[in-house]
Amino acid sequence: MDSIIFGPAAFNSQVRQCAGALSNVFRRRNLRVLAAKLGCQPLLSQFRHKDRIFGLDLLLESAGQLKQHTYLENSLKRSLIYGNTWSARGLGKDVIHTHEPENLRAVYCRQFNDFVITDARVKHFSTLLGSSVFSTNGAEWKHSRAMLRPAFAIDRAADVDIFERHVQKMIKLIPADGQSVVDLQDLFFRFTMDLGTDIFFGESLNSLQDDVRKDSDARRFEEAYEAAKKHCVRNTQLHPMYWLRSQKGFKEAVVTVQDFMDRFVERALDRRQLLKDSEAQSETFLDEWAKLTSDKVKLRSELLSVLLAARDTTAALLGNLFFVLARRPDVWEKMSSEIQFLQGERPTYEQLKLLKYTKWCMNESLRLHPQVPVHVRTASKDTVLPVGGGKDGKSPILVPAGTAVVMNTYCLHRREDIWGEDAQVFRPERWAASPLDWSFIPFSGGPRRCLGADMAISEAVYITVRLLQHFKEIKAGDAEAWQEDLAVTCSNLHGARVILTPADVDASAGVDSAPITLKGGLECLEVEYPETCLSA
Ligand code: HEM
Repeated sequence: MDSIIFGPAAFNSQVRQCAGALSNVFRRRNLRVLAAKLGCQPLLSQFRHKDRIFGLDLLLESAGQLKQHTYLENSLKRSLIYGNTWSARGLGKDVIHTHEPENLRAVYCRQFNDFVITDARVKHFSTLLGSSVFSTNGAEWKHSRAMLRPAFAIDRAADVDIFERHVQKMIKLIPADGQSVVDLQDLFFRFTMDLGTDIFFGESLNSLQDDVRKDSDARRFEEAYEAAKKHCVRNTQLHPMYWLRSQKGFKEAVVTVQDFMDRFVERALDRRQLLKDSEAQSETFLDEWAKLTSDKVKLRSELLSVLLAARDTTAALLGNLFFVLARRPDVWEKMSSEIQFLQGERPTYEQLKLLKYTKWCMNESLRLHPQVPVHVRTASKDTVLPVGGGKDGKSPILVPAGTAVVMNTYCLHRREDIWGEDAQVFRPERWAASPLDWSFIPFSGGPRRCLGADMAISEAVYITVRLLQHFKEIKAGDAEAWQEDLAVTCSNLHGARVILTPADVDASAGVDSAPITLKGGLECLEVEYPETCLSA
């Protein structure tokens, strides 16, 4: 017994404990010095925990809200109690919650190098995506971004032909009797999958044509992709306790997805030499990337990442917009009126940019229902955030290395002090005056800002125009309120169940269809989103 207390092992352990305690004392002292030097004040607004050490109460509460699809709604309520920046405990560590534009700007842009995406995201998304733009930090991420970017810079005017091909397939699936209910959100998810696969690797999955792809590999890929994605999301949300949930089928799903993608990568590599010899224009994103590397795993990883980033987000944007349109005939009418000059013809890429009111509607949808409503970053070194400290919350706050910063775009986009008393209302006209700054960040900002923002808006505007041209009226197909479904992206749990009346069918309960002239006419307004402050 004595030897256990006084032997060499016990001595070593006591030395280690003393060294640990001493280093903690030094660390706290250094942090105090840094805080004083940078004018930091304490973050006074703190979540009222029952479990003040581990913060399990808040974690369990949040997990319950995620399950009940009320997490965002409750985060808004919390923001009314705790303000725009507050702290909480999460598994024994401090977590900062903020929806202050200045703090978001610091994390995304001004102090970009002080923050990284979380270990949970890196670990769980890498299982499916490998090392890619979406699942890495630092030099690896920089390399991915540099490789992907040129493909996004190519003139995409010809994409409207591909948009049109898939829009036509989608319209065929919409009942034309002016009575049946159709879930447009489901069709938008299929549309963006077909369009994305067509544009990124040159072969559509044809998910809008079930008859064509019965028992096909494409269908097996899609099922495996959905299953694998779900595992990634749930594991990230539960991290580090993810092992509590069953991982059954995850590995098999990943193998199916990756095998399917490898075929396209191999084809692109075969085409590479042909494209080089003929100096022909690359047809797909993958062709463009294959010019830069022949690493098959890298190409597959980036391809999967872009598909993941592009597909659900754009589909959810469209689903949310049409959910609102079905309840707002006034907005539908104004949009219809704006596109009259096209006289039913399909718009060109340039004409899409003329649609000011339609773009305001996109913005308003992105504001109220952002597809990525919560972002988390971890401080990679001791740093500060510019606001949140002191009694008035206006002083900088200290953010020690390892602290998680939870940034809530949903709360930011609904702040009444920024958007006015009608912040919760869908009112496109507010965009005539609203500033495009760090108060509106549906595509994030800084060096990691969305690479596909322009493409997403063009695609969404195009399909909206074509639906407005084909249907003269839209009505809600159910009485549900919008409710969050938070996965990789946030969409409406109840979908967009609507009834559409074709332009050539007489609607029994029509709305007043007198054209409404927009104040200011149709002038070109290129809607821009907060740009990077560092070159990306
Ligand atoms: C409405 C549609 C879309 C929304 C709301 C959206 C939003 C976002 C957001 C918020 C991020 C940052 C995520 C983070 O920092 O963790 C992001 C990243 C990204 N998005 Fe999008 N996105 C959309 C469509 C697209 C499309 C169509 C593409 C591709 C064609 C795309 C490609 C990407 C890529 C590659 C990244 C990773 C950028 C990086 O980490 O450097 N997105 N997107």
